[in-house]
Amino acid sequence: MTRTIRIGTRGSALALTQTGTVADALRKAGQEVEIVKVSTPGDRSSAPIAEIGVGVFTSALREALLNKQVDVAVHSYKDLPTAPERGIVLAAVPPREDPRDALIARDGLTLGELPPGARIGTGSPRRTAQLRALGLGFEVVPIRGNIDTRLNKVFDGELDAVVLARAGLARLGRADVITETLDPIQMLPAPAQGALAVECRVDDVDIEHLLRSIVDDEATRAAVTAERAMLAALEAGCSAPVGALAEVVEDLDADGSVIENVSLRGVAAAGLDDEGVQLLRASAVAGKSEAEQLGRDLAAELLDLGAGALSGPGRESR
Ligand SMILES: NCc1[nH]cc(CCC(=O)O)c1CC(=O)O
Repeated sequence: MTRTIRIGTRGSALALTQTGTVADALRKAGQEVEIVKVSTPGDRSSAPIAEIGVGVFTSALREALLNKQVDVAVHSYKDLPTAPERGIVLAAVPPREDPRDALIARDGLTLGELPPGARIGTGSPRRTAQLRALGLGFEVVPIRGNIDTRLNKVFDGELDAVVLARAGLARLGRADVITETLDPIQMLPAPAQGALAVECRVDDVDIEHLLRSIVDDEATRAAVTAERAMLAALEAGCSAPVGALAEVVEDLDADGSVIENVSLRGVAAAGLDDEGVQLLRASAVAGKSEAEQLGRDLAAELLDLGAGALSGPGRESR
């Protein structure tokens, strides 16, 4: 293709790094690429994400795509609303970074080493619920801001620790500050955490094919499809904080031949209030082509178990 591909991105250091990986892949394939910064309300406001609402970081980018200011939009996949956007197609999901959450604590401490009463910062209802469910007496302190702002609260001594996505730190070359990568048994990540979503206009088939052939990773796509389908089905039914993690695994079928399955784990809070929190968990495996149905089935199981039965704090921030 001879036209210059304009890739829209948020202007944050993390977004620019993420967009850079997609731009590099396209340049390597011989494409001319231009990076266009788009400012979003999520970047301009300092209110809690749960108040500004879902899509704060992504709707302005999608608008720029629909207005033809840009040809491609690169998002942190977990920040995208689950509802599809008319006129836009998910053209590619690049290979995922480590999806797990990370603890950054003072004095090199791990979660198990932090004392009762330790102040741990996060703005995410999902992380809050899972931290409180550990029953270790932590005080969860609501925070937001970019990654450096959050890290500085630990370095300045204002907080004992913060929990952040490992992927964001790794992409920024800051994985060295991590004191513990949290086991998904304790802390299931947000659906699609560590993955990118690369979108283009539905009618721009040249770009769609190019992105699909150059930057898409089939295993990542299958995994996040299951996670997001679970989230979407739970959103329709409740407003609980939700974590999910899927992996493509190789199994043997009845004749002993190797097949690829998707293995999905999910967690949702039954309630999160001053009384405490109860987490509901479920897991299941299905064929790779059944990823979407697997996610919906797991959501149904969590709803049966009582996900969202008590009022949750909202689902906007993951
Ligand atoms: N909600 C904020 C956000 N959106 C994407 C990332 C980076 C990690 C990723 O791509 O999943 C982060 C930071 C975080 O949760 O610590």
